[in-house]
Amino acid sequence: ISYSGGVPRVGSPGVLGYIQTALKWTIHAEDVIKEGRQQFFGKPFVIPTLFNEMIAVNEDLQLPYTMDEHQLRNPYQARVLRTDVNRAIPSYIPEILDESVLAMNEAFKHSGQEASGVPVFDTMTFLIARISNRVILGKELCRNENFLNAIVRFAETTPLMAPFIQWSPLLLRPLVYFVLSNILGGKKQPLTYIVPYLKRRIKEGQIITEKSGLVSEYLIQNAPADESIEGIAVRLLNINFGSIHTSSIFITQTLFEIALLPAEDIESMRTEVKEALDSEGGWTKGALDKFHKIDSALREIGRYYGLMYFALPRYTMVDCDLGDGLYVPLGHRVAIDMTAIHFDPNIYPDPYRCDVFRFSKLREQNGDDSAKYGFATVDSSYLPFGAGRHACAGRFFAAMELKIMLAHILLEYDISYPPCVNQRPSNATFNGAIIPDTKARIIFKPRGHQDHQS
Ligand code: HEM
Repeated sequence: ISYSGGVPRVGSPGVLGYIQTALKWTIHAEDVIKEGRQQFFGKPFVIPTLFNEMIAVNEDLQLPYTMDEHQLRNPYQARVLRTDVNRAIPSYIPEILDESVLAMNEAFKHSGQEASGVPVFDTMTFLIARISNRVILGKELCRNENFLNAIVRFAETTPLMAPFIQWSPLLLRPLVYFVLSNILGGKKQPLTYIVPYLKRRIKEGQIITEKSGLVSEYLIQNAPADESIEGIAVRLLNINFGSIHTSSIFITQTLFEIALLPAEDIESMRTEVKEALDSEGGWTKGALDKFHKIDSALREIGRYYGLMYFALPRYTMVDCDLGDGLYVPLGHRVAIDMTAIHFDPNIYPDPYRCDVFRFSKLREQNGDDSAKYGFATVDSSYLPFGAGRHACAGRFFAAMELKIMLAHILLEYDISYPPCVNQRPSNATFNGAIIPDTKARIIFKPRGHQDHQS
């Protein structure tokens, strides 16, 4: 069972073996990867799949249908995130904090009194959609519940529709998208909010926004001359798609871990936040940079749980000679076994322990205050944000937002699992993706004081 180029396939031979391993991959990806590692001793191997992997590469998402064709030719939204938006991050901090305070007040209003708590994943998904859009599209849309429902539904259903479109003959694909999006919800609904909003904002070539420097404003300013308002709106959908589930999975997994920490560890995180805010005079970029423990927790969640069991799906653009008699022919998909790196004891001692303070302790031990151990730092041993030229364009934005949300939660709420729960909720896996328990609940009990809010 080897493919062109001689790269062997994991699992039993034959068609039945293929189907059996592909099914196993769909629900127990980790086992298939372990089997491959044992069978081939660290050499490359092929994983059979029923669907294509669900990571946000253009083809897997069937972008021409689920979003639109034109942004494939010039994906300038990624460039805008890497330049203007990254530079504007310090200016987003007050808005992200303000929206976090308001949105969490509403979301956790009754959580303290109810022994059952709130469903973490769904709550975090809506919070992320609202809080991010405060600086992507502005206050008006981020507080519009119908818009938030539409954008979350879009983010949820796009990866579900894509495989069905991909399996259909080329001619039928528009029809398949039309039918599925009418049932599940596609781009149409969120666009009915974004397009009129942008039209109102762009008057005679001038952009009028409630606050200068919104992500949408940078997208308008940087648009090529022939870009339509609808085109810009779809790029904003793309940015929302890229940010909503990634960030909500990360914050959910982090809360699952933090809720298990002993009281003194929680207190040490709070103290660090308070000291950073005091020494930096409030919620500034400088203060956020000093939240080493929260930052460490996020980085450890990325190492331990990540989003996928593998990283960096890429297509070979030329035949690649692997130097040992194997080669990967042009046009084949390759991916790096991320878990083999993230659980390598030579890189991460005691790798099977999820230690939320792993990286803050390293900072302390090595007296190194640089970004080396920072959540958003990408290197060859840390791959949750991908790597190289296409590494996540929004990771500094995500780090800023998640740190503010977690610091606010720590300062203002006591978090705990409902009394009947005595262990961390387990993850589900689907097609190589790692998904936190979507039903798990946590109680957010207000701590009853409001310091550090200005
Ligand atoms: C914890 C949160 C996030 C995680 C774990 C994450 C993860 C990733 C990964 C794995 C990639 C593919 C990288 C590669 O192929 O090398 C990616 C790409 C991308 N992400 Fe994120 N992401 C997050 C948040 C965000 C946010 C908040 C935004 C937007 C504001 C965003 C926008 C993008 C864009 C535009 C790309 C495509 C970059 C390109 O192709 O050049 N992401 N992200």
